Amino acid sequence: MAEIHDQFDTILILDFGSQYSHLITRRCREHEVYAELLPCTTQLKDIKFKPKGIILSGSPYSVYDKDSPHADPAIYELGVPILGICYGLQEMAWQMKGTVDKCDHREYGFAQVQMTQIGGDNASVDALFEGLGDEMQVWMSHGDQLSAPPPDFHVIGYTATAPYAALAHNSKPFYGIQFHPEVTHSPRGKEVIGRFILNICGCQKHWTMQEFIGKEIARIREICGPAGRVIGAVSGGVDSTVAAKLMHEAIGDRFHAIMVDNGVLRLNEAKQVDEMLNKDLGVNLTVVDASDLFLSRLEGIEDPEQKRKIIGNTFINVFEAEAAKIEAVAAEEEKNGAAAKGRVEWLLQGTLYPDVIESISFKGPSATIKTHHNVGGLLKDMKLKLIEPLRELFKDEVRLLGRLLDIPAPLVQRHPFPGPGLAIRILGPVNREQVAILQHADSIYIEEIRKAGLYDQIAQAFAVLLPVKAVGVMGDARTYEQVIALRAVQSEDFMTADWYVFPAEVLRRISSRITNEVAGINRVTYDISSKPPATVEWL
Ligand SMILES: Nc1ncnc2c1ncn2[C@@H]1O[C@H](COP(=O)(O)OP(=O)(O)OP(=O)(O)O)[C@@H](O)[C@H]1O
Ligand SMILES: O=c1[nH]c(=O)c2[nH+]cn([C@@H]3O[C@H](COP(=O)(O)O)[C@@H](O)[C@H]3O)c2[nH]1
Ligand SMILES: NC(=O)CC[C@H](N)C(=O)O
Ligand SMILES: [Mg+2]
Repeated sequence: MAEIHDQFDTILILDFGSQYSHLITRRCREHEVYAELLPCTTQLKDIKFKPKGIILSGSPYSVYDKDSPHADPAIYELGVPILGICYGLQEMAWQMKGTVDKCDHREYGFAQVQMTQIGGDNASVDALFEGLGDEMQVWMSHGDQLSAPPPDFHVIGYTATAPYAALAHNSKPFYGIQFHPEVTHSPRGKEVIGRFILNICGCQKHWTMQEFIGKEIARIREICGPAGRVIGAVSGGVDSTVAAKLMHEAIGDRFHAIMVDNGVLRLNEAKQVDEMLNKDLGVNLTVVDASDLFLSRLEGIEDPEQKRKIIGNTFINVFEAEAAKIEAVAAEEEKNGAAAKGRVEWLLQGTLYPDVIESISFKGPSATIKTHHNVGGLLKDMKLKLIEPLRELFKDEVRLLGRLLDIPAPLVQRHPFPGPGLAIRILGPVNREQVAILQHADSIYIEEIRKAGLYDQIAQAFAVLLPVKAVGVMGDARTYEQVIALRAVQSEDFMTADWYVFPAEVLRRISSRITNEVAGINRVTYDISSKPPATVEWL
């Protein structure tokens, strides 16, 4: 079966635990070259593909510490170019008998690299820096540096305090740089990465979503065979919608989408998703109204983790029951011989690349802050095999894919919405009345954000219903009602986030509409917490 590595030239990035490792992957892909991140402990013999080049990432460790991570020395025998970045440079130097020490002048922040002219009369800079001039502003973050380069390497760049800021091997395509080309603070860093992967490794610029669609559809068809059926949970969010549309393009009605109305969706959401998927996108979708079941199980529950677990488990129950129904119909059809479509063998999951990166981190799983629920991921003992067409993609690649698949722009740009829905935005017990209040306030908030033309500048915005009451005055009478908190954040990847600064008049309009139009609310507040220390959702 065609694997992604047979179809696209691949750059292998070995992750030594830097905060920026995923950015190296991103930058390669921005050059339309497929790049994959694997833990630094990966042994070459366990990798089934041959990369066109290898990049060693930075790391919080020091190479000379006794428990620091090291690359499989076999990489230097593979015959492909290697670029070490920061710790990656130190690692390459250390493995090849150079010396690395703690330095007197730690560098955190901007630095100027001088690129050295090499080659005597026909002086020119190294291929890694070709066309970038003889000086470059870069961003550094290191406390160690090379005190002696390994034999057979020469200097191609230095700074005021780091004489070995960039090295190249005399005869092999091995390079190391002390600075971080992957961060935007190194303005020409992306070009440096381009020189390495395009000119030095010779990668073809094939990684475009246009190419990906065709190849992925062919791959899905091959996996499913002529009759296999696939089911998948869709929420109307970006990821599951794009995955569903791709499945539909590949196998048509043999893909069955299931949306669960859990009673804690946004205003009119189930209806809108139904129309969009069934009518506009032609995807075979069943909406299951399980709101009574969910709300009855949530009755009286205030604890956030308990809410999340109840919803996650109930999702599984509902989803499995629906899958069994589809399976029974398929079996019946098969028995009758009429248009036998085959058994339901596969489960679609909208896993994205950041989820994959998180799960393969060599540092082990990070602390559980919240139990994020993801329907497919919880179906452990279903006999279904997983199909994950978005597994290699970052969110903005998914959005681009969505646009190419003709999914309407407002949907593709939609803010994420968590699986446990409004249940984790109602801070007290969840019931139909509380859901209705929050749905109404949230829809006004989002409507006004759209009207003000701000929706696409904000990564995520939503309203939260607080379980406290405050005193107010309306029409000269005393009120004693609940409080709505508004949240809007800007974020790259939701690991960190900052609160969004609204123009005052937009907040004023939103506040006045919510208190006027939503019965039960007499006060609106705006959340000015960043993540960390807060999280994006309140529960
Ligand atoms: N109400 C729902 N009905 C069916 N499946 C759901 C529902 N809510 C969530 N899911 C499933 O859980 C998965 C994870 O949800 P998640 O919010 O991360 O992704 P998404 O909804 O597809 O996209 P986005 O992150 O843009 O909201 C979804 O892809 C979908 O498979
Ligand atoms: O599918 C999901 N299931 C969940 O259980 C869940 N909890 C939080 N989120 C979303 O994750 C991002 C980060 O949120 P937090 O800072 O609150 O963890 C934000 O985008 C949140 O909306 C979830 N998404
Ligand atoms: N960013 C890095 O890779 C740092 C490498 C090493 N920990 C140092 O301090 O020099
Ligand atoms: Mg969602």
